[in-house]
Amino acid sequence: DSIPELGVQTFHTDELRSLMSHIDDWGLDTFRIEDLSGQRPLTAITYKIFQERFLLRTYAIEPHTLISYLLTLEDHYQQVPYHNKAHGADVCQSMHVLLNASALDGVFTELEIMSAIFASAVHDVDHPGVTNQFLINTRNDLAIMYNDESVLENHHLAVAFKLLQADERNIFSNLAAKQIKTLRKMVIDMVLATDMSKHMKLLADLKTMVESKKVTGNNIIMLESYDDRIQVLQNMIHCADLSNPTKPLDIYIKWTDRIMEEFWRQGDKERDLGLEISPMCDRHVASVEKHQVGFIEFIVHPLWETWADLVYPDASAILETLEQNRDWYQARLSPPSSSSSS
Ligand SMILES: COc1ccc(-c2ccn(CCC(=O)N3CCOCC3)n2)cc1OC1CCCC1
Ligand SMILES: [Mg+2]
Ligand SMILES: [Zn+2]
Repeated sequence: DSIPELGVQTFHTDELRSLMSHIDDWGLDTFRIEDLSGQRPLTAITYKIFQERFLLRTYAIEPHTLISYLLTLEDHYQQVPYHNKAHGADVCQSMHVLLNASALDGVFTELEIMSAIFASAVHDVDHPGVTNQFLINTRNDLAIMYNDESVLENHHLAVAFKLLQADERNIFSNLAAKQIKTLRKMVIDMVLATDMSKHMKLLADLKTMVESKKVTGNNIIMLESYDDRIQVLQNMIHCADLSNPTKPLDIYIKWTDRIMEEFWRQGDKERDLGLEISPMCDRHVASVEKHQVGFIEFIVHPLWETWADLVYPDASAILETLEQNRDWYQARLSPPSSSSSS
């Protein structure tokens, strides 16, 4: 049976094709793609990126095999409010754009690029919609399996690679053994770096790299060692994972609604279990704007400001949107002024 042009069955071929022509743009509306692709945003977006980067040709990947892997991967994302297939698709497309920074032109190999796209697509597969701490506190089987260390991130990786074991889904079957070994190591290193507990170390190392940044004549970053190369890719996927506040405001607000609903459902579980309700997880004590301002101030802006330095000036517009979005949430925070402002 032949594969549809866009990889997925859709009644909106023209509109979906038109949207997908903006695959290289920051702020692509993943929600719209979810609706137009028959609820297959991850398959549609990842398939388009693999095609656009000629990865099927370079690595002799059978289109049927890629579609089969992507559809199964997508089906293994759980239907939770935030960490669902739309988030996986969003981080994958965001990573694709970040890889296109001109300061990184020709820096990464095809294999590193495919590893980064694959890592982004799989990075939250089978996410149960609760945090590592919740799984640890409730002695969940996953916490027992992974000894409380990056529990979710280890699980996402195990699921992603297990799905590859079926011949009809093994998209890397034509890679050399050494290439598979390298890809597997890089994907593991990238997905493990999406654990928030690694944030401070990642950012500190990125700052050190920026301070000692070496560039070629035309401002292209030079990365000699594996450690330097993987460090940039780890920060890149971490930026993509924390990119919601850098997107157009209407899209950012939708992601905020989703993460809050997911946090509040965890809080509901904690309340029912008689556990202390985690920070920001009590729907009866909600200060959504305050938490977003804090999230941007203490986590997102410091990270993106450093990333923007590394790839200067490629991420300057993204940083600008982030600051505008912070100001918007900030403005909704301050109590109405005493003077009659109307
Ligand atoms: C649009 O809002 C958010 C979008 C993304 C995040 C976020 C934080 C860390 N990650 C990376 C994955 C991770 O490590 N997590 C998943 C979230 O829970 C903590 C462990 N993702 C948080 C967001 O808002 C939070 C709720 C109010 C302030 C913070
Ligand atoms: Mg995650
Ligand atoms: Zn994520």
